[in-house]
Amino acid sequence: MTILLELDGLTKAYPGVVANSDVSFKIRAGGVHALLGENGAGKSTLVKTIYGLVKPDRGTMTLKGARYAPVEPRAARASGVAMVFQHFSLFEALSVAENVALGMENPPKLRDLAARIRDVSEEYGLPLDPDRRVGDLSAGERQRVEIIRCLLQDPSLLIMDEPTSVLTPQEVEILFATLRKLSSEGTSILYISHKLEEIRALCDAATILRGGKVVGETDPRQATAAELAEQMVGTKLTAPKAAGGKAGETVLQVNALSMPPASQFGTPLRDVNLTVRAGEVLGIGGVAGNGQDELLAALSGERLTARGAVTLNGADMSRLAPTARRAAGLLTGPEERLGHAAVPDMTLIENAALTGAARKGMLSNGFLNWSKARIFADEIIEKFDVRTPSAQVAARSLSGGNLQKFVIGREVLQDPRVLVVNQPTWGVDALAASAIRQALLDLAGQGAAIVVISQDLDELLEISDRFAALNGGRLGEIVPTNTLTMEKIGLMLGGAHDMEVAHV
Ligand SMILES: Nc1ncnc2c1ncn2[C@@H]1O[C@H](COP(=O)(O)OP(=O)(O)OP(=O)(O)O)[C@@H](O)[C@H]1O
Repeated sequence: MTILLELDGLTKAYPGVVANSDVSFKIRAGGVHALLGENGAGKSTLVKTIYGLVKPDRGTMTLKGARYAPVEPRAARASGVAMVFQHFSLFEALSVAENVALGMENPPKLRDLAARIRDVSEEYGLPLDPDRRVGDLSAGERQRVEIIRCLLQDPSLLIMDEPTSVLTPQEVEILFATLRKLSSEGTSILYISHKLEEIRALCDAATILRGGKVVGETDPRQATAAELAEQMVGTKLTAPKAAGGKAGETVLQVNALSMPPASQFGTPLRDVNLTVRAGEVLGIGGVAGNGQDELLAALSGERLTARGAVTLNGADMSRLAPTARRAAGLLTGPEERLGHAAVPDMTLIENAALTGAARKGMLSNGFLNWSKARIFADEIIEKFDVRTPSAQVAARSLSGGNLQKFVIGREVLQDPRVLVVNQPTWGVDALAASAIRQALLDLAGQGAAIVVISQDLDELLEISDRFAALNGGRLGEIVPTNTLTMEKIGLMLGGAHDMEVAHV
């Protein structure tokens, strides 16, 4: 067995937390190696160390038999280490090809690069137009830019941090085919995911981290998902339970909502109609880029719509700005947690005030009461088990899953009448994901109307009372979740509106 990379005693501390503590393991050449652990276990810190973004306090790395200590990502890339991040590091105003060029030491002419991007994207089944502006791409498409950027470097180690959370099941299959192909060509993959079934299907080795330490090494193909999860978190998992209350009167109504796209490449909303009653969870599924962001923007007030298109308890919200909608009880949590849901350089206290000021009574005479903001931030941290040394830290210092818990907790704890969330458990570990789903169900149990937009079908089936698919900006038929079969969902996601499943 040839070893590509050996980690020996890697340790990294941040103020108040030891993110990696004496971490040692080996990655086989051509191996697909999983890195498992709950939110904040230290996975991202470890891969950032391997990619030259974090300098370890102690410990060494050996790559292809030689001492390896990259001082920056450029050095890591020069040694054949590439990484696809959980948060994309792309410039929105630039095209796909320009973004890829920026990551290269000696970029070829843009036209030649565009041709190479087309080739690689076709070879690996990751369709992408090199001339499109990144700002107009969906999350799934942005990830393809990152993956193709890596593949152009011909890496010997490809690190992937939560690569499938923005992908549809079909896209996941394509990605796995790509990764298997790379592995058979001798490329090693270091793979971080909270989706344990995927790990079992893809990976041939796994290292489990808890509290920054290695707590286990296992062959994931030989373990059940439940065993892996229990090793990660040290406790047993339970499925969320609905309170089982009856749905009440209609709270949120969307009437013939049509909206032109925000940009040339966005998705227009076309005649979207829906109602959500008190105590009910409506699940909206669909492939990224089919109008999810636009629907959220129309509901949050970031985009204004025609009069009467969005009503809350019969009152027209359509022309109200986000703050006024929040004050009325219509709350939203967008998909992109860094930059959209939270401001990266602001503290958690400031971020808590950002959307919580009105409903949590933090404002008086136009001034913000910071001690109330701090109390609210602390409440979110406590109730949603956000792992952080304090509320004073910048949002960007939180691990991805912990920030997600924070932004969802911030909305849930404002006692919304309507809560609309997009991808609520993106990057969240199994235990925390079930806690977030439970919190949404509890909120419904207290009489709120909930809309969950998600690409995670299992999630939608688990928590929604009714389900509809968004396709090309059109919302299909809304059906009770308990009448759904996978076959029917497949048709709905494909945009087969009001169609019966063909019986042959
Ligand atoms: N730049 C930083 N400054 C301060 N603390 C940090 C920083 N980066 C990470 N941490 C802390 O180190 C710990 C490990 O975080 P890390 O991001 O490595 O976890 P993770 O396993 O990747 O989590 P997730 O699954 O949520 O992405 C966390 O407690 C986190 O808050």
